Amino acid sequence: MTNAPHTQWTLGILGGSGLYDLPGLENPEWVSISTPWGAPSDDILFAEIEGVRLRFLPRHGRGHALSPSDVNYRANIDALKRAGCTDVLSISAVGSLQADYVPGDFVMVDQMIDRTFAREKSFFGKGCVAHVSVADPICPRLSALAADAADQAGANVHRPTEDKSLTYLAMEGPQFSTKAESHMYRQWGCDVIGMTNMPEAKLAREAELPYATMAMVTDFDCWHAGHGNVDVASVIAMMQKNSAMAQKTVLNLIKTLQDRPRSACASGIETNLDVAIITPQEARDPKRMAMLDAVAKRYLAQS
Ligand SMILES: CSC[C@H]1O[C@H](OP(=O)(O)O)[C@H](O)[C@@H]1O
Ligand SMILES: Nc1ncnc2[nH]cnc12
Repeated sequence: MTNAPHTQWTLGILGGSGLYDLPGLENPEWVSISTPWGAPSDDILFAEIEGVRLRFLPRHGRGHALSPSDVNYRANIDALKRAGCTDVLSISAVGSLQADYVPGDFVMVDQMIDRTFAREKSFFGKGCVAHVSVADPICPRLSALAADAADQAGANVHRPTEDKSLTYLAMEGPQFSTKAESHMYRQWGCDVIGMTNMPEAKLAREAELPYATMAMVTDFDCWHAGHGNVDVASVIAMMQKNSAMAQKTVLNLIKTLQDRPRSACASGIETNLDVAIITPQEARDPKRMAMLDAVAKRYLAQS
């Protein structure tokens, strides 16, 4: 039975800059969860909406005290897994790298480039080595459902197509980009830029959690001659303007989930460790394996 898919949705939400709470939920309770990887960014808000379970974690903490490099991404993903999440949606502020995506728009990215360099990027390592595929880092099902929910909320939503991926460039920060960098990312074909969704998406894949990003455009970074360079005040002002839309999107998404029993993700995300772990059982370090008790729970239960 360990490979049976979850038949009930428990939606995890990682709230980014400007999104530190979700009002209007049933039975809300902030719950502290500890992990073998250290402390997550904050307690997790457990709640329900019409029977669908929701788990909300503000990525930078409620007081936004954690910079993108200080967020403990491993602890956050592990804690969401321990909280029973079946799927994780990131709601993030991003700069637009293309004229077509303007502040206020929602961009459902399907590709990512990871330029971060000062973060722990894997649950695996000495004592248990794994190489998961992140060829397609985003769960297409969750992304499509979130896009529809955002549409219904009245947002201007951009979706990837067969011919055109939408790419999120993850930079280390905390400083914003130079103009030369911003122009280079545009030449690379990137669509939006942020500082947090990598290694988050990679870690979600290792934890066998379908993950999607709803990127909310707040600025034009610093490449656009007709717009000023990004600053925190403009990002937060735009997120505040859009937070009602984000909240409505979450409510719509929950209502959609309520109407459809959950089945396994067609992309195989939920069983991807079966083809990723290379260290044979006899060579595994018991200490490392104990730390993987939540992340690799399904895998370990069958081996
Ligand atoms: C406050 S501007 C830069 C900040 O905003 C984005 O955060 P998040 O992805 O958590 O919404 C960006 O990645 C930076 O962390
Ligand atoms: N221009 C930008 N660069 C990096 N992260 C961002 N978050 C919001 N806008 C951003």
